[in-house]
Amino acid sequence: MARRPLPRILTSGSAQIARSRELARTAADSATDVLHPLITVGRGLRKLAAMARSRWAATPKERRGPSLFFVAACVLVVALIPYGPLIALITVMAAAAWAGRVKAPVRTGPADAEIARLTALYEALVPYFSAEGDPAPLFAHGGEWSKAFGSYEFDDDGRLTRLRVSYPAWFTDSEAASRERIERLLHAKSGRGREYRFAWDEEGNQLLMSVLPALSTAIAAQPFVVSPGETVLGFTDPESVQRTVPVTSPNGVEQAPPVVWRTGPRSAEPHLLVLGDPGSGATTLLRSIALQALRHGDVLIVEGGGTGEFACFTGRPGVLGVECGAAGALSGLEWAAQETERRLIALNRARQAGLPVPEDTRRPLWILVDRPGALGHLAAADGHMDPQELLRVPLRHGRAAQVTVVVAEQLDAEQSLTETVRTHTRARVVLGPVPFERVEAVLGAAPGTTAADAVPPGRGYARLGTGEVLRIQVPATPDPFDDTSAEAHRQAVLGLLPGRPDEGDGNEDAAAAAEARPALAKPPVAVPAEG
Ligand SMILES: Nc1ncnc2c1ncn2[C@@H]1O[C@H](COP(=O)(O)OP(=O)(O)OP(=O)(O)O)[C@@H](O)[C@H]1O
Repeated sequence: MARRPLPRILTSGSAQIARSRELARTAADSATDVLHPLITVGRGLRKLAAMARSRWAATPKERRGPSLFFVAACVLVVALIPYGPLIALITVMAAAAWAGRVKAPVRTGPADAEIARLTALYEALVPYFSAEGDPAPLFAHGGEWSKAFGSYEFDDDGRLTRLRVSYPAWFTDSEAASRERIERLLHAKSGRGREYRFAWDEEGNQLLMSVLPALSTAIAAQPFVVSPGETVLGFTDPESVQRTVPVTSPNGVEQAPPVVWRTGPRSAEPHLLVLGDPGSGATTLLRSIALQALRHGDVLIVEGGGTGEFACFTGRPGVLGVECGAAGALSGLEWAAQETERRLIALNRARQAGLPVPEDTRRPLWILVDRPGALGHLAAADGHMDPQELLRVPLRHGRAAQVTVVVAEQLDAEQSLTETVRTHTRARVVLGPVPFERVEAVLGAAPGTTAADAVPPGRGYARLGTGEVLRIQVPATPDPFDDTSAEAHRQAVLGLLPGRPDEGDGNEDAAAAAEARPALAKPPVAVPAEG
């Protein structure tokens, strides 16, 4: 049934009332705006008066007389000095305005949405952290989350970034499976798509979950401030390493925490293996290492991919060769093996004669081999030995002779690496979105963080010997002839390359060293693989 309209007199009357109300509200708002300073001063005067009253009440009786006398003297002085009353009036008004201002309420404790998140997280943890018969349960359905969560932080989107959880002492925190269950739950409930670190304090029965910010991709190749014998592999989290180095990035000069790899006779992990998915940045890391190595040593580059990604190094002082084919690689690596032996013999003779280390064994020699698997395949097709066999001497004995080997290979060709390469490369880097089981298999330990959903090129994990697994971002070091890379990064690489002798600014010593490598007429023939 249709509703009957109200009588005209009633509808027009209510409209009039609403209009009058609106007018009254506007007038009140305007009056409040105009009178706001007076209201503030009035409120302040009331507060000052209340303060004076309470002070007067708190003053002991015997001190009231002198106090009154002091105040009266002040009033008299003010009344007598020129403009005294006016200054006193302005001062009192200013003090009243200050005392009467409305202070913005300071929020303490979490907001409602944050409380809801913490409560949900607490409830989700109850099945894992509660047990029947526990006389004082820390976790119980409908219980107090504030007792279990010692501290917490949220980001601007209201997502948890840090949470400290206290858990019962009976929880089996030393068992990987128990920990993993809790970590998986917290990861899921706190928001996927971010990397988390879980730090278990087994003595204190506390778990600290923190969200890791993405590692900076803004750092490009540049002369890093490190000692000779140190190479920056990339940059990591500030809390994971003890030191920082100044770096220049688009944000200016900043301190960044480097992953520093030490090589040479005292290094515990003198050779490096880099594994990664295709396009993950393994070649870029080798290029970055080559640029740093050229500051103090000579470099021999063997490129199995055959894509010419090291062409910019050809003919540079200190670069002993950039070999792309199987024949060139075999001859270059055979020379490197012989050079390692020559250095070892010279070192041995010097030691026996009680002489210092000979000058011609001191300059570091770097052997960088990118994708030896592909090269081995080509060499086998031509009936030659696997070039990796020639790495045996530098890998086994290179440390004492200042010879460092770096091998980079794609993960799916990992099986093509010889046992010698696997055994003697104790510094490891894995790049790309690699499943954690593979990362653990390569590094010998799992990262203490959760996996990232998407990783930029050059992002991965590094482990030096038996050290901690570190997140790493390799500095952008593109092939300067690759037009698809950022111009600034390409120029940075060109700026770091030593000038060619024919360009007039070459380093004569290094050029002489390059000429010292005799080219082998014929590549060596196949020998039985290492058993
Ligand atoms: N650290 C980095 N910062 C910025 N860009 C990078 C980084 N590492 C690699 N890239 C870019 O990613 C692309 C692939 O890099 P790179 O050739 O080094 O990978 P790769 O693992 O050697 O792959 P492939 O074996 O297929 O050649 C290049 O365009 C390179 O410029």
